[in-house]
This record gives sequence, structure tokens and C-alpha cells, in this order.
Amino acid sequence: MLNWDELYHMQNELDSFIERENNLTGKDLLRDKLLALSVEAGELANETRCFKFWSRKGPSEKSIILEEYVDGIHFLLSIGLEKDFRFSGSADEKGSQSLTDLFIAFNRCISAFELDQTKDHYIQMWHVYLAIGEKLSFSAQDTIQAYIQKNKVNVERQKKEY
Ligand SMILES: O=c1ccn([C@H]2C[C@H](O)[C@@H](COP(=O)(O)OP(=O)(O)OP(=O)(O)O)O2)c(=O)[nH]1
Repeated sequence: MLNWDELYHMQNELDSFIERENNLTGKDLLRDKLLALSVEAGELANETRCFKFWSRKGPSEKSIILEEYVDGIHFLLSIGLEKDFRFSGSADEKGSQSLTDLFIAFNRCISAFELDQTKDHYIQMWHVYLAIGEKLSFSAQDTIQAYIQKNKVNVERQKKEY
């Protein structure tokens, strides 16, 4: 099973670094992070092309979809750090909902959390996001590996190009 504690720890290091580099230490970044999460989910949906009924072009390759997916994991962890909530479960069995259904449900969960910032609503966002990962056939190992890799890229980018 995924050890979320380790990922929360890595995310905390990254977030503190980003805040220091950008003079944002102590600032309330929750609303920006919620919008970022919603945008990342949109980028992910776009790469899967799950809703593009008008097009015969297939999805992007798995590595690209996985990188978009772990961007969302970054923000879910980061939001938990901001609110002092932790998720510790795992993905449920693959359900019958389509990817499109899941993306719509995920946006609903973000809105529910924004309106009422409880731990239950936080956990709900995780369940739906993990269901998206399950539907995309990402294993826990795929997700951890890609998370660690993108976390490093994020640190490097802070040091250089931004
Ligand atoms: O407080 C923060 C802010 C950002 N990130 C991470 C999450 C994600 O992995 C990345 C932002 O996403 P992305 O790589 O799409 O950033 P971008 O600036 O939109 O990149 P690009 O210009 O390449 O599209 O930064 C954090 O972990 N914590």
C-alpha cells in the first residue's frame, strides 16, 4: 500500500521551499491551490481525451498522462498540509463510472470542499482522484515513482527557470 506519510513529507519540503523562494511563507494559498487542482484535473482530462466524442484521435501516451496525474497528487497533498488533514487510505475497487463521470464528480468534490472545508470533504476528493487513477490503470508503484520524479523536477525548476 502507498505510504502517504512519506509523500506528505516530501510535499512539505517542496512547498516550504517554494514559499521561501517566492516570499510567501505564512500566506494563505488554499484558494490558489484549489484552483490549481481543478486546472490540473482539466489538463489530465485533456490528455486522456475521454470527453472528446467529436475526435477519433487517441489519448496521449501513458507517461504524459501519468505526469499530469501526479501534478494533481501534488496539490491534493499540499491542500492537506495547508489544512492539517491527512489521507491514509487506498483506492477503492474499480467502479462502473466512466472517466468523464469521475472528472465531473471530482470538480463537484473540489467545490464541496471549498464551501465546507472538512476532513470528510478532503477525503472525498482523494477517493475520486484515486478512482481516476484506478480507471487509468496506474498502479500505486507507478504513482509513487512518477510523484518522486516530478517532485524533483519541481525543486529544480524553483532553483532555475521560474
Ligand atoms: O505550492 C506548490 C505549488 C506547485 N506545486 C507543484 C505541483 C505541480 O507538480 C507543479 C505545477 O504544475 P505544472 O508543472 O503544470 O506547472 P506549470 O507552471 O503550469 O508548468 P508549465 O509552465 O510547464 O505548464 O508544481 C507544488 O507542489 N506546491
